[in-house]
Amino acid sequence: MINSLPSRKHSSCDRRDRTNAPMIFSSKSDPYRKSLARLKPALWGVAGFSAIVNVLMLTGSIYMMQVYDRVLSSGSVPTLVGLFTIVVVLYAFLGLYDFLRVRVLARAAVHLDQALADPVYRAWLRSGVPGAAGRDASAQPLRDLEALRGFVGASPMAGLFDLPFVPLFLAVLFIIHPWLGFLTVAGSAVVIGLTLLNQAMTRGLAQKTLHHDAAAQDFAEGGKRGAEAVVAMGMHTAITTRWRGLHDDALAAGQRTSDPNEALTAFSKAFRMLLQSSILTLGALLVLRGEITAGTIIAASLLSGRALAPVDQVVGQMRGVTTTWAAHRRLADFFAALPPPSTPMDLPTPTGDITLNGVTKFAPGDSGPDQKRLLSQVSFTLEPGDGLGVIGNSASGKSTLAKLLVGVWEPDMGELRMGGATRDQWDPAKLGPHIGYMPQSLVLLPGTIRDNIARFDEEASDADVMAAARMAGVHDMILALPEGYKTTVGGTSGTVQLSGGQVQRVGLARAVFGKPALVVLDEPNANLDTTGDEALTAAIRSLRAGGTTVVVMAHRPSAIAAVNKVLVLNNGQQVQFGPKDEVLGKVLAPVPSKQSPQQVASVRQTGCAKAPDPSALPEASPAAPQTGAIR
Ligand SMILES: Nc1ncnc2c1ncn2[C@@H]1O[C@H](COP(=O)(O)OP(=O)(O)OP(=O)(O)O)[C@@H](O)[C@H]1O
Repeated sequence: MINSLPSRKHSSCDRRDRTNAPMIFSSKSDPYRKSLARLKPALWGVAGFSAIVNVLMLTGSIYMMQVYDRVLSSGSVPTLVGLFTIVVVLYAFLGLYDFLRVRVLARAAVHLDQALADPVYRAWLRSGVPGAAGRDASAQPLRDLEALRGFVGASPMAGLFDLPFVPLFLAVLFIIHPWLGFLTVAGSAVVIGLTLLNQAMTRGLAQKTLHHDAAAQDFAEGGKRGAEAVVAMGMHTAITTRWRGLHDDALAAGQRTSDPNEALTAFSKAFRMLLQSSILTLGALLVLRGEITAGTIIAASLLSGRALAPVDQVVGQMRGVTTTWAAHRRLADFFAALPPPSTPMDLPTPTGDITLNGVTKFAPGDSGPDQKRLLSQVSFTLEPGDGLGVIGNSASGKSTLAKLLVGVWEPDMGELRMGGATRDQWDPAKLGPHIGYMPQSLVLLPGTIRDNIARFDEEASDADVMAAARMAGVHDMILALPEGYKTTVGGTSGTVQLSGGQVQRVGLARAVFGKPALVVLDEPNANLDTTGDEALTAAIRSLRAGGTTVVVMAHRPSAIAAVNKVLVLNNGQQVQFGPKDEVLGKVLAPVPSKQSPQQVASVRQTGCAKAPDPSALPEASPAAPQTGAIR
């Protein structure tokens, strides 16, 4: 017990939601800014290489002028050979420095990813929690990091580094002849203007396309997840028709976006070719007027091409540039809003005493005065070793309570303490091993059965894994599998397809692994047979005997056979809480005419009941069952 810890007071009006309340900390210290700052030396290196590469790119033009004006007029082969030798050496260096800058950029992209991948992946994982605030937004950082890494490590980034050297080529053109400089500047202005026009015309359309794409993708994935029902009930045609509609909308939106884009791209491509020819024409005119030499025409054409190339490249990749910039802004905001790295006290191992005081949870994403309350003013206390059965009709808030108890959700009002401390006083990584959770929709992760039971802890001992499996009564079943504990399950790589009941029992083993202080089981026996039920009851008894607090959300009465307390929920409200006999007595007492004394006695002993007629239950028991349950 750590009751002596100073408690953080929350008034009942103190609505707090960790995921909704970004805490900004010094922008200079957030990991994103730090990682960008660490890239600076590499980027300076790339800028240096780019300077060398761009100067060396003058080679072709100068060589042309020399060949036309010096070699052709003198007819000197040794001069040609000498010049060519110099050109070979210069191009070799150009290739080397170009390779070096691309390589540095590729490494920088990988380092950026390595530095940021962990928090970004955690945010992505968290986006899988139902009702997580900003669920879609949370999935975004992973995509944004991919976009940023792809951009930094690819050629458009090198194009950006070439941009500052465009004036170098223009300056040389102006030196050769101002008209050539002006023509190239005017051409570049038209290319840039066309790009901006393209951007302005397609911005809104691009957003709509993304939206339609996401809807089609979402439906396609949902259909795949529900494939069994689709196949069994012959829903292929209806599902395909619905998907086809969404897909066609996405295609049409994509087409509307790309139409102006394609027209402008084609036009600007033709325009750039025209510009090259215009330079040659202007050059020829200037030669005829005796203002430049013939060799200069080719050199000027090469130079204007060189001046336009980075503009072309950046302009051609404008969508990528703007997308990456938006990704950068979102990542900067995401990391700035991360809670500062906390240094929680190294609290002693938590015990299973749980206190809820006025705990209220609103529907995630709801706001305003009509916020839906999933759970309202729930208060109770559990001692280590207590077993609590939570019963109530569908949608009464049982799973919501489970999520709050294990920390998947945070209460919006009231407080929840474990071992005397509120959850925010714990380091989540240290608290996690002391909590066992079996969610209602249980999914085993891709890996071996051992990995799943050991929660992917590579240092877990075989003895602990087997102890958990034995407690869940699943050890023999696992040994009977082709590769025993090493059998791979989950995902698409699993070699064995476990039955629903087997999955549930492996999930139970995972929940009890390491004998946590608190174990929360949400509908743990939904798929269990009698043997599984018995194993579950034995596991709950054994956990409680070892001081673990066990909370079981139950529809089927056998799940709460081994508990000593019962909480009845109805429509998010706490209806009853207390010793099992007392609560079940209150819920079941006023039915003498419909239920025999033997039935009531049986319920009190085992928690298992034949359903009383709901119509016979008192109004004070709104959670009364409709079928086959205890309430
Ligand atoms: N992610 C969510 N966002 C918004 N509302 C939710 C969310 N999850 C659950 N709810 C709502 O919360 C209420 C309680 O749901 P909950 O799953 O806690 O009930 P339950 O008692 O466990 O039901 P069941 O016995 O059918 O599993 C329901 O009205 C449900 O629609």
